[in-house]
Amino acid sequence: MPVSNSVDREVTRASATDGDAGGRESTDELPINELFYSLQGEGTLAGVPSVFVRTSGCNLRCWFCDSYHTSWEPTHAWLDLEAILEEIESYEQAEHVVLTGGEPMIHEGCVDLLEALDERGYHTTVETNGTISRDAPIDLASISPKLESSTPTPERDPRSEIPEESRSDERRPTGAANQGEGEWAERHENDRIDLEALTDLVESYEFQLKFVVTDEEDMPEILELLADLRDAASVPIRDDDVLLMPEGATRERLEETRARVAQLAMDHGFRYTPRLHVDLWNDAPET
Ligand SMILES: C[S@@+](CC[C@H](N)C(=O)[O-])C[C@H]1O[C@@H](n2cnc3c(N)ncnc32)[C@H](O)[C@@H]1O
Ligand SMILES: Nc1nc2[nH]cc(C(=O)O)c2c(=O)[nH]1
Ligand code: SF4
Ligand SMILES: [Mg+2]
Repeated sequence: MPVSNSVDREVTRASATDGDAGGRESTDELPINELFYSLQGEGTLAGVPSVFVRTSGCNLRCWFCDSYHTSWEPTHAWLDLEAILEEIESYEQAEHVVLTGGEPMIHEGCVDLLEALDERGYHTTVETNGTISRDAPIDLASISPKLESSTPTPERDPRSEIPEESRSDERRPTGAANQGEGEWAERHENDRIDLEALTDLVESYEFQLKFVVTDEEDMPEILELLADLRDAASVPIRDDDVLLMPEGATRERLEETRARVAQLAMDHGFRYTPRLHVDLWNDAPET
């Protein structure tokens, strides 16, 4: 269900600088960017048929975000719980639901949704940047803490993947000058790691730590964060709870990063995770 095609629902394009999804927050509605059936493409459950619920709005602004329309330019329809559940249940063969975004944990309403899914017997994965922890029935917390290399700077523009000649102002609407020119650098940099939230997540849920990696310059920060988290948490964090995922929203980009990242996983004794959906469907929406 691409919400941008729906005619009977209110579709909102929130301000590009909003940390949330546009200031209309109630717990029985969520801003939904897309809802679709696919194969889990990342992590320990890669290959498992799953319904994906993608909320809109994020408290961070990774320059490489592959879900631009939930972060830099949040777009969504407000759906109530009943409508979301009905849509999920229409995929009768699915036993797994992946709640993602944007950052799903910024929305209080995600707790009610996870409770309703739990009551219906679904396995739930939450894809989160690890800056917010909530008490909810989550079967797998798929935590992707953001490294310094995610921070948007004038040199790392979210649109850098788009060739200059085909960039349109369409993707950079009002307040456009606020995007990708480094204005988010400080806020993103300040907020991207919250050791308390990370500790709470790993202590409360089955988890995987899934780092987006480009090259070996990312490794010292990963090792340092792991040491801090191992000190802070009362549960073990094993090397095979740690996954390195190549940065790349397209097949072309993954071609550049995947072999290097696979080698880094072998060198450090961490897992490697593919991006199966990108291999299969490139950067198509609803995949
Ligand atoms: C769009 S995010 C949404 C969930 C949450 N905000 C987060 O970042 O974990 C979903 C997953 O895609 C990853 N991701 C986003 N852009 C990526 C890229 N260009 N290459 C590789 N992984 C990416 C994130 O790290 C996260 O694991
Ligand atoms: N197929 C598929 N698998 C995924 N795993 C995590 C995703 C995400 O965007 O959170 C994702 C996604 O967008 N598509
Ligand atoms: S935290 Fe997740 S949704 Fe937010 S900008 Fe980064 S990758 Fe995108
Ligand atoms: Mg994705």
